[in-house]
Amino acid sequence: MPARLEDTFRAHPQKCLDLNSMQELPETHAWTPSDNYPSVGTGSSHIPVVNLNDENALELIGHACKTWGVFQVVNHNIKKSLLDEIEAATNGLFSLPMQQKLKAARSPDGVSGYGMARISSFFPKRMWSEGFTILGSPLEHARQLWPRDYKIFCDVIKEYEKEMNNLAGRLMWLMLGSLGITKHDVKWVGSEGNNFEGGCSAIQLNSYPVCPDPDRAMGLAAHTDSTILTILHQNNTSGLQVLHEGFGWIMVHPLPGALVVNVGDLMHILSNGLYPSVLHRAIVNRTQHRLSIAYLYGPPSSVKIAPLSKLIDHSHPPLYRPITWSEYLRTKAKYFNKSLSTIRVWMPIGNEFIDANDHPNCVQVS
Ligand SMILES: O=C(O)CCC(=O)C(=O)O
Ligand SMILES: [Fe+2]
Repeated sequence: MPARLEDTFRAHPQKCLDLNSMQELPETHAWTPSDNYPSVGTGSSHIPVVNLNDENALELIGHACKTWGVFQVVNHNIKKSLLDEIEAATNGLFSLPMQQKLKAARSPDGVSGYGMARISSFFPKRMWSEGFTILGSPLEHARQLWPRDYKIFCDVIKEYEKEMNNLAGRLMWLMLGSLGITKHDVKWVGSEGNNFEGGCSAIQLNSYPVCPDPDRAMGLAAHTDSTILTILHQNNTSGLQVLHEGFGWIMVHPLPGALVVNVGDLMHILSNGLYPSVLHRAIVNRTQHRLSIAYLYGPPSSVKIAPLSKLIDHSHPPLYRPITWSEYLRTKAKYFNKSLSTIRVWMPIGNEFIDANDHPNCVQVS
């Protein structure tokens, strides 16, 4: 039996401070440059914006994925009313009293529910954020949060999930299509060709309360997503930053109606390293409460993900070994931002490739 995704994440102790009422930054939440990996200055440059109705959308997406690993999409066909509703539902959830939110706390061995960022255990300091993860039905937790009105939340989540699943499938094929990959080249897609049969996804709601000392705080520390791709809706408050080579951290400012799309680790593997899984983080501010809703899109958890054979030839050997999503999540829970290097097979050095086991930057897994 394939491992359930629930079994593959690590849980963290629920020691939730109520950040919404803090007048000062506690030492537990005060980051120094050395805690903040990688700590480089901010630069200014513009993240590509792709209009999905543009006849050149495929090429534009390919270029954005290759050079940035992230872009914003407009004309994506997700109704503004649905984006408003999910934002209102998210705001409603995080505005509940802490005691109420803790009724839906993520259990020690679970994934779903309320709690601090799951990546917290990899960092010495706490993050200035709260999260709520939805994997599967949110019904049980919603009932604990709103004993009478839980259905409103569940209905919005259901609709959002449906719409995001369609959009994510479409974006995945555009990303793969821009590499010359067609539905016939990918063995594990469903019979309908558009989405997977039994594909997995999760929704991550994030809240970043106003912060008394934002320069020393970190909303969500630098990480890559373990997904094929992630679609992010942010409220009208800036905070998401991506690391762009040669520029440093670049802010992905919210654009009205636009959604942020980023390449995840699994797309990086499928593309045989052509599309970078972008390192990103969220910073906080002194005056505006920031919310974000991430749709985390992945394949069926037991399918082997490997560099696509069409992208492999004598001069382009497979950079990664095949791995299922479940297995990758377990690797991520152990090695975090070094996970990709643990499954490296070949390492490009100039125009040559060397066995990854012989390279000092690769984590050796025995
Ligand atoms: O809040 C953001 O902008 C980033 C959220 C994020 O990276 C995540 O949930 O994985
Ligand atoms: Fe992320």
